[in-house]
Amino acid sequence: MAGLEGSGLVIFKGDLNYRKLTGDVQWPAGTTFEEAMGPLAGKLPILSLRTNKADVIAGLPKELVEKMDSDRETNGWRTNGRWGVITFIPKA
Ligand SMILES: O=P(O)(O)OC[C@@]1(O)O[C@H](CO)[C@@H](O)[C@@H]1O
Repeated sequence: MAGLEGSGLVIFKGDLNYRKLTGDVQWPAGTTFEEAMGPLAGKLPILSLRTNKADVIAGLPKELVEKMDSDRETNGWRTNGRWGVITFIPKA
């Protein structure tokens, strides 16, 4: 993080970086991105661009995650690379 403190925007690209940002944990549906990030949340303005390739997901409404997990049409949405998430966490 050294050297990034004054940044206007820090962009994280990719599934692996998303997993690093969120601890690579299978969070309960409805977990906020800030909760998943832990102490880094609010320290920098962060934009995360990610194509979903792993089970970990955070920052989406609980109802949406549960619907995506259970609907046949979205089967595999967490891992099949056909869905993505864009997340912005401002500096506090
Ligand atoms: O975001 P991208 O470029 O599609 O995926 C980045 C990546 O490092 O994340 C995955 C591991 O989580 C790898 O399969 C893949 O190479």
